[in-house]
Parts: sequence; structure tokens; C-alpha cells
Amino acid sequence: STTGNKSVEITKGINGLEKIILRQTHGSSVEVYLYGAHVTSWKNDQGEELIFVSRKAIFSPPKPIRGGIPVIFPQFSNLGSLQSHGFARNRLWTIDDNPPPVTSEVPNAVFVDLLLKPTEEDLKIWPHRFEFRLRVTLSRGGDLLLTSCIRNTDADGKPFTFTFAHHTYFSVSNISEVEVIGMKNLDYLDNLKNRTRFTEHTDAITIDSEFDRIYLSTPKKLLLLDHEKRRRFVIRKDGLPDAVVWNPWEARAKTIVDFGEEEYKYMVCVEAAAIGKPVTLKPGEEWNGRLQLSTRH
Ligand SMILES: O=P(O)(O)OC[C@H]1O[C@H](O)[C@H](O)[C@@H](O)[C@@H]1O
Repeated sequence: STTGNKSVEITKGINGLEKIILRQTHGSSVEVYLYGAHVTSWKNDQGEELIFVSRKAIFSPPKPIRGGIPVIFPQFSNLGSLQSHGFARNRLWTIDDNPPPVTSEVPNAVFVDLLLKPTEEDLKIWPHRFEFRLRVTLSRGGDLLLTSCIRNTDADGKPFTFTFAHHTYFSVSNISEVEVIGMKNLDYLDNLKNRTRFTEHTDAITIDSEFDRIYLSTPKKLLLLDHEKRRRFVIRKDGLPDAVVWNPWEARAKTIVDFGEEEYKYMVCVEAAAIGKPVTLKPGEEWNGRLQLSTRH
């Protein structure tokens, strides 16, 4: 563990793509690429990586980065006419050098505000003017917060509707050691069964084959346990009622070009999302989503 000053550094990442590194006094850090506003690293005070990125990830637009925390907007998966998972994850975002002030909620935090606005090209595929502000915050204690503010800036008076997810790829010791807690008695749509609706009966979800479910109206707090690492991820969320749990397992992993054959063992996606009830914004309205990730041994 190291101590130093908290800092925000803008630097070049893989293939010269710009990234921002947030560092906290006790050693924790976060890295986020402007490409996709994509978090690719989150380390605790001990310097341990908590986020999975594939060793075959392609850092080359327009390919989305495999792993990390893709921002899924304005469309989750194929639930609409856009490309799968929308376009926010493969656009270049900008840094807001003059962000609105921090709320006192997270004292001594370090943060960066990233902005996405549609280009004329974007407006051809999704004809809605918006501003998306993503604030990436690293708290003094090493929590990672993603706060989203999406505003309808359309002067024509048209509302728009979107679905959304923070598609977090957590790094785990081994998928066989993992439990996801908090879904008991909730309904889910099984993506492997044409999104048929089922009810979850277990409190501790374990994964031993391909798994791809959208849990609906989940609690604001979920847990991801990694028994071997004796690690507990606490997932707190607001405005993001749903939770997608995904692991491609062996056979599907082989069909994903930017994903290693064995890597399904070392990751699980638990995604904080708004899918079941899409969000509609009238002109001038804004939507706020919040995800806070913490870890404890
Ligand atoms: O390969 P991608 O487009 O990044 O999608 C990766 C995965 O995202 C979500 O978890 C979906 O529920 C899965 O069905 C999908 O396979």
C-alpha cells in the first residue's frame, strides 16, 4: 500500500487512446478511457485489480472494449433498432473542464466528468438531442461511483425513450467461487430462453453454465461474493432497478473473438440497469442514475 496525494491524470492508454487516471491518497485508483467513457481498471488500496478486462480486448474504435465497465445507452442488447447495446460505448466522449460542483455526499473524492452529445451522424441513427454527463468518482475509501445525468436537449419538443446499463465485468478468482446475493423471489427474463419470464428461488445465485438473465426490480443493494479471495463486492444503485447477470461460459466464449477461451472463469458481469421499464424524457427533463461499487475483505 502506498500513500500520496489524490490526483487526476490525463494520459495516453493503449493505441494512443486518451485515458484518465484517478488516484486516491491510500493507493486506490481508477482508469477510464474517453473512448466509450469506459472504466478499464479499478484497484483497491493494495493495488489489486477488481475489474476484468480481456487480454484479447481490442482498443480500436469502433470495436467496444471487452471487459471493464461499458456504458450501455440508449439501447440495451437488441431491444430496439440500433446496434446491440447502443452507441455510447463506441463514441469518443469529452472531458468537462468546468464541471458542476461536487455534492458533499462524498468527501475528499477525486472525480472526472465526461460528456457525450450526439453528432449529426448520430442524429441520423437516433434522432434525439441529448447531453449525457457521466461523473466517475473515486472516494477516499476506494469506492467507485458512476453517476449519470442524461438530459433531453431537443428543442423540437420530442420526448425520447432509452434503456441503459453499466455493464460491469467484475474480476473473480474463479467463477466456481462466486455467489450473487439479493435476487430471491424476483422475476427475471432469461436471455437464453427468448426472454421468458421466470421467478428466482435461490438467494445465493451460483453459475456453472452459460448464464444471461435480466433480473427485474432488484433491491438497491446487491452483493457479489468471491469466496476464494474472501472478497465481497457491494453494489449500490439508484435509478437502476434491474440487474443483468452474465457469464458466457466455455462454448459461447469461443465464439467471441476478443475473449480468451478460459477467461469466462475469471469474470462475471453484474450490470446495474434500467431495462424492464424504459426511461422516457420530455424536452428539458433529465434522468439520474447512480452506481456505487465497494469492496471489503
Ligand atoms: O458482446 P457484447 O455486445 O458486449 O454483449 C455481451 C453481453 O451483454 C449482456 O450481458 C447481454 O445480456 C448478453 O446477452 C451479451 O452477450
